[in-house]
Amino acid sequence: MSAIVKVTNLTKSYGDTAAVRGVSFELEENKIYGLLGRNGAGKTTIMHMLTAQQFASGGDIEVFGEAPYENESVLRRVCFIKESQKYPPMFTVKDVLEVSASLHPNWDAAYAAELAEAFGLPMKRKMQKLSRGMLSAAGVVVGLASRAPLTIFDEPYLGLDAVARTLFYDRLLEDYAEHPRTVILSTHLIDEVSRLLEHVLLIDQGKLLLDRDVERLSGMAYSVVGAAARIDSFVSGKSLLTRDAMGAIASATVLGEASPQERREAAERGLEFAPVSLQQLIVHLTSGTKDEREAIKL
Ligand SMILES: Nc1ncnc2c1ncn2[C@@H]1O[C@H](COP(=O)(O)OP(=O)(O)OP(=O)(O)O)[C@@H](O)[C@H]1O
Repeated sequence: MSAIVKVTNLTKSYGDTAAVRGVSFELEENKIYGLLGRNGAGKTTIMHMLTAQQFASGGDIEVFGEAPYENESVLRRVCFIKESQKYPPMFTVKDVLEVSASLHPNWDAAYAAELAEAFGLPMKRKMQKLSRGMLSAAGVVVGLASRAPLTIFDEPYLGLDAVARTLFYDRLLEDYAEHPRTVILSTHLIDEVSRLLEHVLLIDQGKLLLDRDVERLSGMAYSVVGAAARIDSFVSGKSLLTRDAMGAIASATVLGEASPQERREAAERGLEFAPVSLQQLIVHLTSGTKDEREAIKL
């Protein structure tokens, strides 16, 4: 597998705000990435630098082996869909699709028309007159039909109803199977997209906290539920992410994988194991105080 994006020690400051702090990662060809993190973590800033819409304060970015800034041959292979996209006032949906066709060499006009129909987009309507969900749908159609080798969706779902979001996820998976490319999905709806993601990049306070294939995440943490006193003695000395109690029953989420012996011990105490979903894992890793988060050793 070859890397199509290499980011090394990337930093970005806005005045006193260090938005991105020494981030390094590589993106492989033909993989779906989740770029996750809390509000203000630095995700959009990273996507803007990858797509040459902002300069880095430090570090290096290579996209398809070259620096992306003012680099037409790189940027033609990139499609960046963001919620705040502005369109010229007179543009209709049809105009947007036509301009997008001219920007993206892999554009599939028949597929774009089919998607526009599926999302109920009125082709002749001005972008300014679209509802919020329709605007999001237009972005999704452009992102999918571009078939750009690097396609980036920054919170593409805002305004989309649950049916339209499911349509987006299904179409993305279907089309990706036939036309593999590298996709970055930045989203807060982690449970919804977890079936799509192959790899997770978790940004926390401007730093890269986690860079891991999804299949290697399932063993990262587990939850145990049972009598509070027994839970406390079971988790003593373990790396605890959270502990919650309701009356005499407590649940705890522990970082790491439970050994067979630990599982036996838990069973002897009447404790039950529960898997930790990707969303729960991300929430556990990025909630808590700054010191607590920095104390987590992955
Ligand atoms: N143009 C700007 N000027 C000053 N500060 C900025 C600017 N853009 C972003 N920031 C700050 O940089 C930090 C990272 O912001 P960024 O938009 O990258 O976060 P994010 O992870 O995309 O958040 P969200 O999930 O809320 O969209 C925040 O503290 C934000 O306030």
